[in-house]
Amino acid sequence: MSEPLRLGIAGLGTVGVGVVRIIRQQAALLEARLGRKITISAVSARSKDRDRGVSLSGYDWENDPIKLATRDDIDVFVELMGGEDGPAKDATEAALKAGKQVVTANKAMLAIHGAELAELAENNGLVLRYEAAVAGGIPVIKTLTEGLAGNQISRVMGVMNGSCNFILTRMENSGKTYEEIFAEADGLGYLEADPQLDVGGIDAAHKLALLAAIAFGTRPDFAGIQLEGIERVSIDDIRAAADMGYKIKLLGVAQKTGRGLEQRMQPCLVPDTSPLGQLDGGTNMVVIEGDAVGQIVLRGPGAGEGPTASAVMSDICDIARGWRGPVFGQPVASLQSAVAATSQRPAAYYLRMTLVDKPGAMAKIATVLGDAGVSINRMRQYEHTDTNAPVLIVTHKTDRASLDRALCAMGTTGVLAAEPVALRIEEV
Ligand SMILES: NC(=O)C1=CN([C@@H]2O[C@H](COP(=O)(O)OP(=O)(O)OC[C@H]3O[C@@H](n4cnc5c(N)ncnc54)[C@H](O)[C@@H]3O)[C@@H](O)[C@H]2O)C=CC1
Ligand SMILES: N[C@@H](CC=O)C(=O)O
Ligand code: NA
Repeated sequence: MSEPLRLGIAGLGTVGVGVVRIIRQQAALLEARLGRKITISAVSARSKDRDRGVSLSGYDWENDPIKLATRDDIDVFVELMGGEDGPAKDATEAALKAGKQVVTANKAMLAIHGAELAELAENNGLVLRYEAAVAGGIPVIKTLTEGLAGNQISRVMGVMNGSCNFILTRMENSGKTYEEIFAEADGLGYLEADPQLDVGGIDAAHKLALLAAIAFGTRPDFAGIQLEGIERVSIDDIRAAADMGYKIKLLGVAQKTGRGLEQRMQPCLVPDTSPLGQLDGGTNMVVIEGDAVGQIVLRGPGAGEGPTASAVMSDICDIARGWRGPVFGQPVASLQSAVAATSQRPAAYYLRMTLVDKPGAMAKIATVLGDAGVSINRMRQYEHTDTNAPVLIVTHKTDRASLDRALCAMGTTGVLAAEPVALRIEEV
């Protein structure tokens, strides 16, 4: 039997408590599988006395996570505090400098500082693991770095923020507004302490930056992501999209184009019969396309105590077994700097317009679309009693620049009663 693997855990919130619980409850199973014990030497959190519903007996307490990270009696520093900078980053750096392996669930820290932390780890012959950071319990980092290591990846996309997917599906099912369902999600404790991280798409974009780095061999480039949250998705659009056979999702897409790396996190339409279209509630889904494997779809819980702790444990188990791979699937020194590129791929678009109901209004809209080279695929005008006519158009595939020209020209027609809404329809 090998020596025990000794952990120092910083952060005893939802995820930290889950990890402690698994280590205590599954000690025999883990020892049988790994051929060695997993032990906890010390823990750290803001409050020592809080009742967390799990015993911490037998573990030393450290108020300072940096002290914890550098203790002689730990082999692995497990960072579960969160935050892009501050104690999480300081303690992670201190651990790596002190020769400790690191496991973290912190997507914010890695999306911004991942490359420099990976350099520190790899230059010291250490690993930095983060399965929990992307899509929680779904083993997507392992899938990309190991399971698909022989594939040229063409596209990675997915729904990676459960709170946004909950809000969008609940709006559709209840017919309530964004503001009403946001308040409901907040009341249920589904949103981050700073809800903007969820609804602004930032949390999901952190995750996309990490997946894109692995898939395309580039340094994580959060700043290069074209980012739009769900705050402007209206119940009118959710209803209209449903009527045309689509769902609106906060969808992350990363793919290589001739000009660089395209990374988008924005509300998109997907067919309601597709796996992404059928993803309801707080569940996550990641779709990966590789040249050899084709398309694979991973679906599962992206958050919560059990799923997230399950992912952290997978990293700890790998380290216990002696796994020593590079942080982003290839040595960090060989990663290219990402060149941010906008989408080169033509797409169909959904347009929702409110037209002044007068003769020739529709003809003017059709003319500006035609003049910009945008072709109409489907069109629907609803019966109405007031002076404005609600109109939906689904275009044939077009490039965004042509669509923007058409939208700009529409503004000068004098037949728009409100700003038109244009959303990309993603091919899935
Ligand atoms: N909760 C979830 O479902 C998921 C969380 N994550 C990530 O896991 C990490 C932890 O998240 P949660 O457990 O939800 O957070 P939490 O807010 O429930 O717990 C954070 C813990 O860190 C401790 N902490 C914070 N600052 C500290 C400091 N300066 N010194 C010592 N302790 C400090 C707090 O006292 C608390 O025990 C974050 O990076 C988060 O983004 C990732 C996937 C899902
Ligand atoms: N806020 C996140 C939780 C974990 O990453 C989400 O809603 O998915
Ligand atoms: Na994961």
